[in-house]
Amino acid sequence: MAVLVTGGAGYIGSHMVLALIDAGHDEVVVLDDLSTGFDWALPPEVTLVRGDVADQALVAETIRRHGIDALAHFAAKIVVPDSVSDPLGYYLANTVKSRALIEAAIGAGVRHVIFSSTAAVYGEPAVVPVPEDLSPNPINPYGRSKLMTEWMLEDAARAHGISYVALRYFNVAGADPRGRSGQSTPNATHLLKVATQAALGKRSHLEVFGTDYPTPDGSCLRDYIQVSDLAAAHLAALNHLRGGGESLTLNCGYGRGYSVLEVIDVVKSVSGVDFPVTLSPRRAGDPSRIIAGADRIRAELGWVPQHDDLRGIVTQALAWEEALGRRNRI
Ligand SMILES: NC(=O)c1ccc[n+]([C@@H]2O[C@H](COP(=O)([O-])OP(=O)(O)OC[C@H]3O[C@@H](n4cnc5c(N)ncnc54)[C@H](O)[C@@H]3O)[C@@H](O)[C@H]2O)c1
Ligand SMILES: O=c1ccn([C@@H]2O[C@H](COP(=O)(O)OP(=O)(O)O[C@H]3O[C@H](CO)[C@@H](O)[C@H](O)[C@H]3O)[C@@H](O)[C@H]2O)c(=O)[nH]1
Repeated sequence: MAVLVTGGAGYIGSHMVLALIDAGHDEVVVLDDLSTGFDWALPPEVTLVRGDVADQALVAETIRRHGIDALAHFAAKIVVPDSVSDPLGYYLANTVKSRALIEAAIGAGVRHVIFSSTAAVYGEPAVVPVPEDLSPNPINPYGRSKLMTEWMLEDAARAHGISYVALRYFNVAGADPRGRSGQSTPNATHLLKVATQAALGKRSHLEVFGTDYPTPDGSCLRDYIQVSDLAAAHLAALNHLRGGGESLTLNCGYGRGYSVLEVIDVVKSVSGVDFPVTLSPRRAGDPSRIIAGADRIRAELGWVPQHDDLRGIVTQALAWEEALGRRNRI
């Protein structure tokens, strides 16, 4: 039995690939168009098929050739403010292409799907930490594009007798503790990436988008989950599905929020660099606070996080950013 990882050359997908290899899965196939991913992020034993997830002939051929029973679907466009300026591009990438992929995968015999969903499906939740059974109410096209794919998957699974786990990631951060992968996207917009780059002098400063939110210090609250912990959740989901477990929708977070200003303080403290910070207006599409209700995934999958420590996450992110610089990569 083999696993197909779409978007496996990207930030989170490459950590899933490492987790599969570390756990002894000997056949891992990645489907990636390398639009934001990197072939060098993959270990040599992994098969990379370069192409688009919506290429149904390629998907079917890949699944049949490698005897794939399980699909982990990471490939997507992921930047919330970009989804506000380019909604149709996001619906195409995250909804329309996912539909094509799911259809081809089921047709070619895939039995299990793990889907990269997002906390953005909750929008601006009335309660935090937010439980999975709160009605989703996304406030940006990115969250809507992902919610539609959750719904497609749910309906298709029921109709075609497959099982799935939709994992709603909160804010993913950090790097492989062994230094094999990390967030490598050039011009990345994620807070921790920008902050580590500012600390290392790769950016002149960091802008705080909004200090007038209804939060304790006025900046947005997010729940930062370490990327290898997240990959481990996927492995647990895979075992659950292959063991005959039912379809699930689960939050992936630690259940604790940090404000943008708190994150900046931790990066300054760990790096020892007091980089310049400017206060700017709110960014389009940002909810003020989003924190995971984190109990269900532990109960359903027995997932126990190993890296729930913001200083440790920042230390990993800084080490990866330095390594990228040494390799002249970014
Ligand atoms: N980074 C986060 O904080 C976060 C939070 C919630 C959910 N997610 C979800 O996790 C998933 C992975 O995100 P990431 O941060 O690793 O992003 P990423 O951009 O690093 O990875 C995406 C990968 O998918 C590939 N890809 C994109 N479109 C493709 C297509 N049409 N066909 C084939 N390959 C394609 C890219 O080349 C890249 O390797 C996404 O689905 C994203 O929505 C991320
Ligand atoms: O230079 C920066 C970058 C970010 N922020 C703020 O930091 C917070 C976090 O932003 P960012 O790191 O860009 O992540 P989100 O917009 O919260 O989105 C991430 O987290 C979501 C889940 O919560 C995922 O769905 C998305 O894919 C992923 O990009 C937000 O308040 C931003 O306004 C800044 O103030 N300055």
